[in-house]
Amino acid sequence: MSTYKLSYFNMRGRAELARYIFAYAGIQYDDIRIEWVNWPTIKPSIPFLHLPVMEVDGVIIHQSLAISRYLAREAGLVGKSILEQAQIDALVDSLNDFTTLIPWNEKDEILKKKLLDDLFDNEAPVLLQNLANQLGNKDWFVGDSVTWVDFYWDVCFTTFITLRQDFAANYPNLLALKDRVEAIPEIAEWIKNRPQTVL
Ligand SMILES: CCC(=O)N1CCc2c(cnn2-c2cccc(F)c2)C1
Repeated sequence: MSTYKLSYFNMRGRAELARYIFAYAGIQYDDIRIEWVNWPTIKPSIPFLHLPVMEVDGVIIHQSLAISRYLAREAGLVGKSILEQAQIDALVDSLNDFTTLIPWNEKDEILKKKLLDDLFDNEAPVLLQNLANQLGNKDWFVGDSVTWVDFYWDVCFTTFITLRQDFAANYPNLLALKDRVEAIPEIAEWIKNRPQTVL
């Protein structure tokens, strides 16, 4: 049995997708949450200087999507063919592209609001319409069972709705997918018990 340690800050952020997969698969892991005050001391020891990192049997994996893809493969959440894997990866990358446009670290609150308004007024509708088109009237984005991109949609929605209160309000199939993911017993249990953080 492998041993897993997941290190990130005390927030959902880029580690939450991995946490969903751990919960769904019932895999025990050490959910290490680094205090910001300790980060400067720890940072030099972290490969590529960014969190999250996952240690599996002593091997350190960096990059949140590489971590999540590894766990999704372990958990049987990567679809049933290499074509489905590519479809999943493309949707994950599109969601991730949007997260990288968010000015997470902007200190000027007026500028941050302007940037966020522009993002959610202009970029978000393009992303949402394309996601809604891909989902259509199916239960899951890819194939006939849940995959890790469905989890990522819920992870992203949970944070984006804190930034724009009506996020995805005009896309009932995407809202239904969020509810479907959060109704999975293992995911529901994690959401109920996880540390409550803003992001
Ligand atoms: C150290 C903090 C950091 O790198 N941030 C960038 C990414 C991020 C932050 C908060 N949520 N979040 C994120 C990521 C991916 C999906 C998503 F929905 C949300 C803050």
